[in-house]
Amino acid sequence: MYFIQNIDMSDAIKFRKMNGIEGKAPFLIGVAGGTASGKSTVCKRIMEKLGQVDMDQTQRQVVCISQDSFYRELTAAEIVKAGQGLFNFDHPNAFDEGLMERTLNDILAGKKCEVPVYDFKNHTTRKDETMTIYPADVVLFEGILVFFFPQIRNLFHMKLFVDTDSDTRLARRVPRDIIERGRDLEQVLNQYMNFVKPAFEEFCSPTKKFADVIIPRGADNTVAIDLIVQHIKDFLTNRQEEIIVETASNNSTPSHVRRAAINEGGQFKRPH
Ligand SMILES: Nc1ncnc2c1ncn2[C@@H]1O[C@H](COP(=O)(O)OP(=O)(O)O)[C@@H](O)[C@H]1O
Ligand SMILES: O=c1ccn([C@@H]2O[C@H](COP(=O)(O)O)[C@@H](O)[C@H]2O)c(=O)[nH]1
Repeated sequence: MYFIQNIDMSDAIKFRKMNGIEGKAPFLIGVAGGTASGKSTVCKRIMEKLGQVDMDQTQRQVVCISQDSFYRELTAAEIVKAGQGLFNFDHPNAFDEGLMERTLNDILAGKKCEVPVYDFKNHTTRKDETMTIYPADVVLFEGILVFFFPQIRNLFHMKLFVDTDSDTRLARRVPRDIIERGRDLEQVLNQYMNFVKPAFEEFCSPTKKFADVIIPRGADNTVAIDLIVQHIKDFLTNRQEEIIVETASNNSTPSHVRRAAINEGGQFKRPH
C-alpha cells in the first residue's frame, strides 16, 4: 500500500476526464436542513476549502447541485396561487421525485448531466437554460427534503444535516426572499406561517435522524466543516491513487500518459 502526498490532478486523471473515461461512481453527499439554515453556504465553504470555486467547471473534482432544480412544473392555476403565496413549495409533492432520482443515478453512473435551473421569481424552471454537471469525484446535493424520499436517501454515501434554529432561519429568509427572490414582507410571512414552518416540522425536521453528521449553527461551525473537508480530501487522495495505478497498467492509455502516471507514482511515499 502506498500514499500520495498531494491531491493535484495528474495528467492521467485529466486524460481520463477529457476522454469521458471517468468510470468510478462519485462520493455522493446529501446536505439537508430547513430553509435558510445555511445549506448552500456550507456547501460553498466546503468547495472553497477544497480549492474548487475558481476552477473551470469541466475540471472540478467536487460539484454541488441544489434540490431547487427539481421543483416540478406547475399548472397555470398553481402559478397564480404561488404568486399569492398560497402554494406549498415545502411539501414533498412540489418536487419531481422521478427526475431527481434519474439524475442522481446518472451522476452515480459517471455520466455528464443537464440539470434544470430554477427561477424563484417566476416559480418555474428556465426554458432556455440548463446547468451542465460534468463527472466529478464528489457530488454535494443540497435541499430541504433530500432525505425525505427513501429511494434518493439511500443513494447517499454521507448525509449531513445543517441544524440552525428557526428564529435565525426566519431572520435570514425574510431579507433573502425580498432582495433575491422578488417577494414582499407580507407574502414571505404568510407563506412561512401557512406552509414553510408546518412543512418543516412534518417533513424536514424528522429526516434529521438519517444524518451521519449534524452541523449545529451551519457555516459558523468551522470545526465541523473542517472535519468534513478532511474526510473528502482523504477520499480524493485514495481515488487519485486508484486511478493512477489503473492508468499506468492499462494498455489502451497512450504511453505518454502512462509514463506520466508512473512518474506520479514516483512521488508515492511508503507508509512508516
Ligand atoms: N453563518 C451565517 N451567517 C450569516 N448569514 C448567513 C450564514 N449562513 C447563511 N447566511 C445567509 O442566510 C441566507 C440563507 O443561507 P443559505 O446558505 O442560502 O441557506 P439555505 O441554502 O439553507 O437556504 C443567505 O442570505 C446567506 O447569505
Ligand atoms: O417558487 C418557489 C420555490 C421554493 N420556494 C421556497 O424555497 C425554499 C427552499 O429553498 P431554500 O434555499 O432551502 O430556502 C422552500 O422553503 C420554499 O418555500 C419559494 O418560496 N418559491
